[in-house]
Amino acid sequence: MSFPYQPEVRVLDVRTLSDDWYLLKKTRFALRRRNGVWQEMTRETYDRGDGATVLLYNRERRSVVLTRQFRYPAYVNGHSGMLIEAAAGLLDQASPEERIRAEAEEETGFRIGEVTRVFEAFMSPGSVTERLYFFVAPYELGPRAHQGGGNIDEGEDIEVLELPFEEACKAIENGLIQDGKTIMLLQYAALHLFAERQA
Ligand SMILES: Nc1nc2c(ncn2[C@@H]2O[C@H](COP(=O)(O)OP(=O)(O)O[C@H]3O[C@H](CO)[C@@H](O)[C@H](O)[C@@H]3O)[C@@H](O)[C@H]2O)c(=O)[nH]1
Ligand SMILES: [Mg+2]
Repeated sequence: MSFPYQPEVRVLDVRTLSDDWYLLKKTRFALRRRNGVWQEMTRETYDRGDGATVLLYNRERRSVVLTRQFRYPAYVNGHSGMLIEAAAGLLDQASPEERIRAEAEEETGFRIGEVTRVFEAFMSPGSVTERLYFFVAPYELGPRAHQGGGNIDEGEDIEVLELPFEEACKAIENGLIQDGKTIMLLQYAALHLFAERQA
């Protein structure tokens, strides 16, 4: 696909609204519209860096490993807060491959070898700058490095769930799984990792 229109942007003013744990800015800029006319607008951007996520899967067992943890932003929006998610973490300047291997082990206790990068996505491009890198990785049941759980000092208290793949897919339909990255990875797995038994 090729697109004749490419945006031209002139940043006019940047204001930091909050610079605490992450960075919230308000920017006034001019954008050259498709008809050539320049238009000024302001947008807020929430910058928490980039992230990575991985679905651990085992073809023989037809199972996946997910996590369950409290997410305050979901809680304040009417959810119990306990979200079921693929292991994930922010990059903190490391490469996505390097970071996701460490993060998966920290959160689940499973040591993973080879990871496959499957796609990348902006999860909330209207306001959040984050680019999320998606991976899948086989896991073995063998001896685990530890029981997982995440970093206690950062307030993490992560349950590790090993689920039959079909049960995880049903959990999307019945609303038990409501995390975007996790839904995307499970659907990727249905298409590419566990495709043989699907109708
Ligand atoms: N003190 C404090 N701690 C915070 C704050 N916001 C986040 N944290 C802590 O910062 C740590 C970040 O943990 P990671 O495992 O690196 O990131 P994540 O929150 O799991 O992020 C992953 O999931 C997100 C949601 O789907 C993704 O947006 C992100 O890319 C990544 O994949 C967690 O311990 C979290 O509690 C805050 O405002 N204040
Ligand atoms: Mg995490």
